[in-house]
Amino acid sequence: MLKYDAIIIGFGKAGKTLAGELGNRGWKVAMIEKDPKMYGGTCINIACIPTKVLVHDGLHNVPYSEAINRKDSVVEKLRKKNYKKLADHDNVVIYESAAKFISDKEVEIEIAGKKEVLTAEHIFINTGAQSNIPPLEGDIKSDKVYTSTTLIDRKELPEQLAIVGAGYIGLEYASMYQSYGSKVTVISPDEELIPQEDQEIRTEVKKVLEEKGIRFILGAKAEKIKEADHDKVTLTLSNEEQLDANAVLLATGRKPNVENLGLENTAIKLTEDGAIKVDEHLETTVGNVFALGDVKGGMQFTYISLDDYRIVVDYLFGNKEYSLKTRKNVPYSVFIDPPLSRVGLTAKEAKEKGYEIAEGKLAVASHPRAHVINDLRGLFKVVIDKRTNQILGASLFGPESPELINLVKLAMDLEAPYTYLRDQIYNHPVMSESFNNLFAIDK
Ligand SMILES: Cc1cc2nc3c(=O)[nH]c(=O)nc-3n(C[C@H](O)[C@H](O)[C@H](O)COP(=O)(O)OP(=O)(O)OC[C@H]3O[C@@H](n4cnc5c(N)ncnc54)[C@H](O)[C@@H]3O)c2cc1C
Ligand SMILES: NC(=O)c1ccc[n+]([C@@H]2O[C@H](COP(=O)([O-])OP(=O)(O)OC[C@H]3O[C@@H](n4cnc5c(N)ncnc54)[C@H](O)[C@@H]3O)[C@@H](O)[C@H]2O)c1
Repeated sequence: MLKYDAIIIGFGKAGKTLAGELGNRGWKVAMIEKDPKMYGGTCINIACIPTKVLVHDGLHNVPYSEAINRKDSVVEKLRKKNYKKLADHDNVVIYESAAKFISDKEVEIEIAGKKEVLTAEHIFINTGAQSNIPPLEGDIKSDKVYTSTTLIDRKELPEQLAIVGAGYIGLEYASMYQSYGSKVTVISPDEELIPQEDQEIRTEVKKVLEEKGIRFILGAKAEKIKEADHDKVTLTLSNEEQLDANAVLLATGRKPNVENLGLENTAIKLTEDGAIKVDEHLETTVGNVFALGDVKGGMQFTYISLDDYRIVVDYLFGNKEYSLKTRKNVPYSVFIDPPLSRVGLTAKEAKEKGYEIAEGKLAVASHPRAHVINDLRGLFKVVIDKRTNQILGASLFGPESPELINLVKLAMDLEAPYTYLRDQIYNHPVMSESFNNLFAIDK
């Protein structure tokens, strides 16, 4: 049995950052990653980075096959860099194997056909999530059926792409593949697109995506897939419509990676959603075993995984004050064209929580920067608390919103009154100066 100070399972954002930190503090660390193509984790290999390279190149008229090649080379570079950072660390040993718990503090791995048991007082689970496969009848195993991981490895642009699911992945891929010239149809059982977003914003998003040529079939389920000919499948929907496609993307959520992890051999418990159950410091139901990132459920973002690392470091070496309970506002962006960014509450959510609110609203077209960059699409909305003057939320659908939203998040975290963003001197002509008008709210 090999003894370490810490075992980290999964080379994701939290895991790799923690491995370096613990190693720097003199801990002997075992990092276990099952897939050599995943060194550095989901984000750099199959998710955020490759998809955003493709989003970028699609908007700059790069042909699809060239963009796929560039995406591959960016990923390769980042993967090597991530691997080297830990491989060169004197206190970190990398094992290429699937990890399986055989007891609360013992993990089995297999190297070159030989089983080995590792043990440590501290174990960190950072195994991420995987695509949900919806229960479709028929030829679900067809090579024309893809997940977000496999579609971006396809070298040839699908002429017709059908996307099942209209969440973050569904919309980002719809916008991205449409920009390369695919004819895209998005199918969702929900009657409305992105129902969690502000009503006016989601109407605007749908309008802009439809104007780009994306077709939405809402309120219908994809039920059956059938191979049609050598390069096509036919999807049958619950409304009896039939749809031909060269490729079908299943984008119906991602579930925590707990399969084959041997959790049944431990006292680690799962939530009802199948995620690893943790307390506010991310400790599981076994002392000194922690779960970080997508595998512990909740919001699935790289920066949440990084922030989980901060919580654990504060718990181990700090004053234990930073936790899921003290985490502040979390912004997010959906990288459609133009992007949608959000932080905090919508007006509806704020009213439901009992706030007396006022709203600010601005069409992107009314702002000089929009004319400079020749992109007038979109709508910005903000919600404030009438009583305290604090900002409760922002929904920014328009160019440059992924950068702008962090300004609003900062003001919210600092509990600044909305007038702070309204009366700020901004440089010109930039998008953030739109806050002079967006926050000019009539109370
Ligand atoms: C298409 C797509 C686009 C996305 N875009 C964005 C974006 O733009 N911005 C953003 O913030 N987030 C984005 N996300 C979400 C983001 O990628 C994830 O939230 C994040 O990568 C999760 O990181 P993690 O630390 O939980 O673990 P991961 O990075 O998922 O790492 C888990 C690792 O554990 C390994 N592993 C699993 N089981 C075992 C085992 N038993 N033994 C050993 N190793 C194991 C896996 O191989 C993997 O390398 C996107 C996701 C997808 C799918
Ligand atoms: N820009 C970003 O930060 C970014 C980009 C992509 C993904 N992500 C992360 O990845 C996660 C997963 O993304 P996602 O889009 O797969 O999940 P999601 O939860 O955002 O959306 C899933 C969609 O699939 C639909 N759905 C569920 N079951 C279905 C079925 N059987 N048939 C048809 N539709 C069905 C749901 O109604 C929902 O609209 C997100 O939660 C997000 O955190 C982030």
